[in-house]
Amino acid sequence: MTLSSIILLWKEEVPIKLVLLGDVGAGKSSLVLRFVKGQFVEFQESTIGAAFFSQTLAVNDATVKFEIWDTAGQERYHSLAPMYYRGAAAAIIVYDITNQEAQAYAQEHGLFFMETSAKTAANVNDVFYEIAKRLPRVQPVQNSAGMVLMDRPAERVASTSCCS
Ligand SMILES: Nc1nc2c(ncn2[C@@H]2O[C@H](COP(=O)(O)OP(=O)(O)OP(=O)(O)O)[C@@H](O)[C@H]2O)c(=O)[nH]1
Repeated sequence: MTLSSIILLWKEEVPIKLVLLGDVGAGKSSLVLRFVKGQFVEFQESTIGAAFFSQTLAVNDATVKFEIWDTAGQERYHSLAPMYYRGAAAAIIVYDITNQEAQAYAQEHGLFFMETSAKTAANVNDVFYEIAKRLPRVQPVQNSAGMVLMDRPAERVASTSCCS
């Protein structure tokens, strides 16, 4: 066995906690199932409590590991939501596309907006990719020329005076 055959390239996975929030039946589970398993079902069961999924994605030079919490939209589970969005790097607010006001709301609040379809898979991978790209930990390393040291103003040498 040659040395080169036993050298393994090890790349660190960047974990990203992401939460899906939105009304009951908005399509949260369908979006994540399309992303993670490539599946879509017409009659998706309503989520009870929350469900966890993970999926990796290559972004820039990094491998991002999404740790996804799919929350339940039913009113009775609303009090649980903070448990899932606490410490999350990003949240996807899922809404029914027939709700025309959502894009204007996103623009008004400076939020990233993208239309997706779990049914046709349109923009599903893209939305996760775009989120990962925007996170500081996944930004490409800047080609910096090094650290610039600022000159400090010369400290005045204390003069000793004596003997008036
Ligand atoms: N046409 C179409 N239907 C969708 C899409 N996404 C979800 N649906 C349908 O909408 C219904 C509800 O979707 P879910 O993914 O269960 O919604 P949810 O937000 O997870 O619902 P809760 O778990 O109850 O909060 C399902 O029957 C899906 O088939 C989509 O992109 N296009």
